[in-house]
Amino acid sequence: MTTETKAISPFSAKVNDYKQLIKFTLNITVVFSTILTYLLVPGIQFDIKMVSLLAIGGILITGAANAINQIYEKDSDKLMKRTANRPIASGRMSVTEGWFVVAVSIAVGTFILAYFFNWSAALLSLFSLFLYGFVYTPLKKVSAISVLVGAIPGAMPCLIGWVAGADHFSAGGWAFFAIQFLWQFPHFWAIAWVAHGDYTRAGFKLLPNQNEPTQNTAIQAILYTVAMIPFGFLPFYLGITGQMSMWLVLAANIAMTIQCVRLYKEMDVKAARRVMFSSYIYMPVVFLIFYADKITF
Ligand code: HEM
Ligand SMILES: CC(C)=CCC/C(C)=C/CC/C(C)=C/COP(=O)(O)OP(=O)(O)O
Repeated sequence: MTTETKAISPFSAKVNDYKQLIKFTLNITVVFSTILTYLLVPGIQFDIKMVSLLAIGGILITGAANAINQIYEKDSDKLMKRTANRPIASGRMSVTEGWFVVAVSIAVGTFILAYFFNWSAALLSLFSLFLYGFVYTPLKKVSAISVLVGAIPGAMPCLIGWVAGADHFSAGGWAFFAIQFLWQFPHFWAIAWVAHGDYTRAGFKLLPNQNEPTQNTAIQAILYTVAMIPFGFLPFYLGITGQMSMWLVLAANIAMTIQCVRLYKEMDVKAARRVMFSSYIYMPVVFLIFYADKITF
């Protein structure tokens, strides 16, 4: 029996490279949190034009941030199975083309956010891009503190969405920022646990405790998931949502905590993978619960 390799056209190959350059799936989830926090602002109604503009602006700026990250990490990305096939690391795309994409995306993305929303949202996005591309990215090789630094631009999309809708910084935006900020620690440590071999090979220092997955890593993950619990109550107490979402989000937080406790007890890759997948599901589900409650209560 012969193994057939499906031929793909140069156009599809290019589209695939661009999808990888902007880290498409991660990008969409990040922008999803921006759109949902925008829609959670009291008084904001779903308007397809505004939501599409926010999505395009968000995808462009987040894409630029991810492209900067891949330009800087082209040599270390080559060393990890997970990232070796990225377009710049593999040599399919030049660094010049990468920077060109970054420049155009920043220009168009900033224009969209500033013109159709406000300068606060646009400047916050540029600040997040700077923190992610030029501070977190080089820090990854220096110290595990990088995860704390990376969690700031990681949570900023919530504040950007809120400010885009409300035109000012207020408690609601900070509440969603806090939830997403805390969520990233179990999310990322689970990934770093699963891909520990890859990360060590590439010289990244991303796990606490001498960069080895230990019971202390699991304890810290438990502490962050427990800390998320009170923040899940805030949207109700701030009058953004009804009470139903508060209980449902509490259930989601307990489910995440249980997975982290299992990681502490079992201390293996299988348990880390469960935390990783729970984190993938948690974020969209929790935002949809808050939004569904806002439009029905
Ligand atoms: C300190 C912050 C963060 C770090 C260090 C981090 C790290 C990572 C890494 C390394 C992966 C790749 C896993 C793999 O290849 O199997 C990943 C995947 C993912 N992350 Fe994060 N992340 C962070 C924040 C976020 C944020 C803010 C979101 C969304 C709101 C997010 C959503 C996702 C999703 C959906 C995936 C799976 C899809 C994919 O692999 O592209 N992450 N994360
Ligand atoms: C608005 C704006 C620009 C916000 C920034 C949004 C953003 C890109 C969030 C992701 C946060 C993060 C630290 C991801 C991990 O990257 P990594 O470098 O550890 O992942 P990798 O190993 O797959 O490259």
